[in-house]
Amino acid sequence: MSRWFKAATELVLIRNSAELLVKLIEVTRKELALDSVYVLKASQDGRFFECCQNEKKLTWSVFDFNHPFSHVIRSDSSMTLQHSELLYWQENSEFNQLIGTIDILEKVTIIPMFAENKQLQTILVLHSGIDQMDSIETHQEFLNTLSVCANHFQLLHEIEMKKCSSKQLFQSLVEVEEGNKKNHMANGLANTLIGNSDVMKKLRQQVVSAAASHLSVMIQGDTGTGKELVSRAVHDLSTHSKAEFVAINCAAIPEHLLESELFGYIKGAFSGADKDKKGLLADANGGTLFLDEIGDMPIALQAKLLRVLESQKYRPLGAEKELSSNFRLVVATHVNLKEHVSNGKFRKDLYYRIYQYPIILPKLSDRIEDVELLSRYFINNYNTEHKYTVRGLHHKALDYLMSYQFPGNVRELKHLIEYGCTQTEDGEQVIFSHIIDRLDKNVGSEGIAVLEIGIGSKIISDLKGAVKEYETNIITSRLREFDGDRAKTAESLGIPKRTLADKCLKLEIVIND
Ligand SMILES: Nc1ncnc2c1ncn2[C@@H]1O[C@H](COP(=O)(O)OP(=O)(O)OP(=O)(O)O)[C@@H](O)[C@H]1O
Repeated sequence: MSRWFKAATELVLIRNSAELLVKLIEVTRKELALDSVYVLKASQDGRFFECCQNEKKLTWSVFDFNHPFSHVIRSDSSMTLQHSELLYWQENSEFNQLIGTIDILEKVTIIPMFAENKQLQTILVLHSGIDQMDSIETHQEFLNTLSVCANHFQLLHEIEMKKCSSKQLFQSLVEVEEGNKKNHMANGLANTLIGNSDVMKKLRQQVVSAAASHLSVMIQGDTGTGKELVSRAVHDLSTHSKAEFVAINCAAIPEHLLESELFGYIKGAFSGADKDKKGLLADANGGTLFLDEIGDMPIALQAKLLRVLESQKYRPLGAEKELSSNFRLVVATHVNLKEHVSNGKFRKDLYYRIYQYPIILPKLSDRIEDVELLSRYFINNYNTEHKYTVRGLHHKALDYLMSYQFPGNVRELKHLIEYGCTQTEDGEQVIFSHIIDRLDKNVGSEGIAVLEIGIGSKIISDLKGAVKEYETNIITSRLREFDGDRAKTAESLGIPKRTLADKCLKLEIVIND
């Protein structure tokens, strides 16, 4: 069997296009005793030829005629370059980098390797002394082997491209499915994390992606903006959801009790410890530990928490043996923890350990368009809980709420709506006068006037009606303040009892004495 025939047989047994080219380089170099052999491969889009044999990848555009390869491609035939031509083409820096320094007695031959279908996927570049390179272009056995190799490369390349596109297709399907799953989860969250504003939509996406990650989540937001609600959602959507969600408010527990609550203790650990007590770290094993108001955690305890987070190990008070707990940490704060770090109230190392997936909750005033949906949600909840049928919120009351500057507090809105529901007859709507009464209590008596006139005036289009409503509100609220005592109400408003009675009749105010 001839050497070249044997080489061709070996080449066609290879099942990977990259390995095939490596083998071709090796065989050619050995059989022709050449200094260097390079293979240039067409890029996927066919606009470039590239060679990865040097330290860095070298590329040549097929449309650029400042290198010899484009000429070879255009002419469909081999090209041999002698010393003077090589000097000329070395102006092309990539070509220069490929060939390196050249001697006067050296030659370079460039052979396009066409497959049978005339496709050109590879170019062979041979570089050596003129003696070795002599008559290479007419070496029939070698050229036959190249042709076999070009066909085989074409076949392998096509198979690989098909595999690659089915892999890409599969990958995109997986991505689409994951995206759909995430969207589906975020949409599901819309039933509990209420709001259709852009910030709320973004928030729900963040919750879904935070839940899918295994990072510690830090929720920042004003009080009553839904920090606990969000932390629960992170737990419910995470892989920890089958285990416990354990919440503790670090600000609500006295410093000396917080450690024993978290770590637990054994009988006799301190006076009053008359039996072993499991801590919350143990309860949270496999689940989620939610530390609300983490900024209020004493600094000594912060160091202990950090150790638990890093080693998953902790020691209950008075115990000799360490226990372990593997939980997902979610923390919340309404203060700027970074500032606490700067003024030494919070450990920097712990801060960076827990600041892995920050979620910032918007103030209600930044998503005022959500007030309607939230109000409807709270009324529905009230109806379900109290088996009542409040018919919703009167549009004037809603307008008022939307123009009233809430201090960023959903809880306040919830309580206000619930109060409004308690003041409403079954089957009726919550009206303005039901809720204004509650708002009045949050400001001083002079403030009432400022609030009602200042903010209410923005939405007044019927002055007579507004004055009537204004008067109704004042009288209703005052009557409630005095438990329906008309004499006291009239006196406090500086009007005769008879005038009050007339007004109540005219304004249809019914409050029982
Ligand atoms: N987007 C929301 N959709 C529905 N209800 C909400 C939303 N945000 C907050 N709430 C409700 O508002 C109340 C306060 O929420 P939550 O306790 O989660 O707030 P918080 O930020 O943790 O408050 P705090 O800082 O006082 O601990 C809860 O009754 C909660 O259900």
